[in-house]
Amino acid sequence: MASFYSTLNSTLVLLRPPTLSVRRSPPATQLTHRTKTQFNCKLKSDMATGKSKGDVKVFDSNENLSLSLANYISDLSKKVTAQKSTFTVVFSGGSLFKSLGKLVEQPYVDSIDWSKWNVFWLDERVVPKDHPESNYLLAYDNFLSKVSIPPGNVYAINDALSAEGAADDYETCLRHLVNTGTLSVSEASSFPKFDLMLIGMGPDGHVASLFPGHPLLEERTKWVTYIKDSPKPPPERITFTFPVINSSAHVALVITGANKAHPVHVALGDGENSCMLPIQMVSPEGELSWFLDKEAASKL
Ligand SMILES: O=C(O)[C@H](O)[C@@H](O)[C@H](O)[C@H](O)COP(=O)(O)O
Repeated sequence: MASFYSTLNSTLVLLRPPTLSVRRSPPATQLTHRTKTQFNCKLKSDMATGKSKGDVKVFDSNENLSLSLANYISDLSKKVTAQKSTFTVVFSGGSLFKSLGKLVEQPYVDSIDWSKWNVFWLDERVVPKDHPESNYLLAYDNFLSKVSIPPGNVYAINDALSAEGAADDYETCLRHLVNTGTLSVSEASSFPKFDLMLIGMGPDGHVASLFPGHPLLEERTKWVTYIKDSPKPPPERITFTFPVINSSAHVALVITGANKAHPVHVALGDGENSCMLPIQMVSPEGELSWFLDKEAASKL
């Protein structure tokens, strides 16, 4: 398992424009309790038919992927902030921040209205915020320290709490932001509806801290939950659940490196896996976009 978690540096150039259009998929079927394996295999047969592929872009240079992602985020920020006073953005950890490099450079850094941004974490490791494994620290060093988002709009984990306590605390915070109107709610699902989620994927097909075969894939009630046995270190994390991910207005999957080619092939092509991968369960009610480098797309 550990070998999954080494990252490949890729050299990234636009190969081709978007090729697939966005389709809506039906809501995930409510499932009763099953064993892990039965659950995931059942999900595969329930969900595969209506799976939305979204808008897929493939790049052969890191620079062009990063430029396209910066344009996409900047345009969306302008569009959303013209309509309402907040832009709610969710970050995962991992190599995503390498791909966000252009966003913190000119012309974006001075043209985006950062004062409207409200920043959240899709998942976070239960470590102090100054710990090298903290997703907050990763985001701070690579993004937050370079832009002028008001500190009060940055919603980091309470790192003084246990995993369970931190998940409850984060969900309470989200519920407060819904009540005060900072965060929207999906009319379809009643879960919070973030304007944009920027999501990476692990080589095993995990997203957030939702890992293949784990019972957390089954969570249908909580907004934020916790894991103490993450196969990717560190073991203790909090994570948004699939109902929250799939209530988003926009989801951008940012995936680079040859070690991601198999799950990308399974999710977007005719690749096979014995059971449903978490990446296949990403199916937002809003728009889904894929930003892939040529290595991650090499099996398509
Ligand atoms: O805290 C984490 O570990 C991340 O949030 C995790 O979900 C990450 O986004 C993926 O594992 C992809 O990471 P890489 O892009 O580094 O492979």
